[in-house]
Amino acid sequence: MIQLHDLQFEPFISEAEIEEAIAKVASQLNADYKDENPVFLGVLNGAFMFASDVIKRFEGDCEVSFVKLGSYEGTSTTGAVKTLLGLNQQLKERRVIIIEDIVDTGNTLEEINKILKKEGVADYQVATLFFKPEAYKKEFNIKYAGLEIPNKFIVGYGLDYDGLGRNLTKVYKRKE
Ligand SMILES: O=P(O)(O)OC[C@H]1O[C@H](OP(=O)(O)OP(=O)(O)O)[C@H](O)[C@@H]1O
Ligand SMILES: Nc1nc2[nH]cnc2c(=O)[nH]1
Repeated sequence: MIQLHDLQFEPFISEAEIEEAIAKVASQLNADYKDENPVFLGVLNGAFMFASDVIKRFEGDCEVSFVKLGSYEGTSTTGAVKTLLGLNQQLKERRVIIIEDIVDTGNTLEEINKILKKEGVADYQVATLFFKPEAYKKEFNIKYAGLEIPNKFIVGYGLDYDGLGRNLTKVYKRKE
């Protein structure tokens, strides 16, 4: 059990399970994009760790870029996604892979969809380490998902509770 601010969290996903999920997504991305020179577009802050680990395993040429969006306060979404740092690279006619730590309601993705449509990208897909199918309310297909998880609040491996927990190498869930 660990404590972050006022909440307790219990172990939920081990390092080995995380490794396996990363390897699965990396092998799918290698199969689909190895000769495509894609742009990996990481969504800060949460995706920094997954982006690093999955992109390291990519075997072709690629470029890496980041945007910073935020909508979570405490343990729930505010529903309003703020763009805190926008795109700083031309993506016209490029194949883009959005790199997310987690897809939950899909609100963040919807905001990125808007950004990418304006850019005139060739196409884009999402690669996320964690996916909550019960919470996801949008149409866009999540093509690459490392692990499907229940609708619980988690921390670790990039994910925070009010700023804490991003450095944890395992994933924990809120104690009920
Ligand atoms: O599908 P959604 O309900 O939109 O949730 C997913 C988003 O929530 C988290 O970001 P957050 O807003 O907590 O910002 P952070 O990455 O800086 O922690 C996570 O990194 C995803 O980007
Ligand atoms: N830390 C954290 N951020 C999230 N953003 C969307 N879902 C989650 C979650 O379960 N945990």
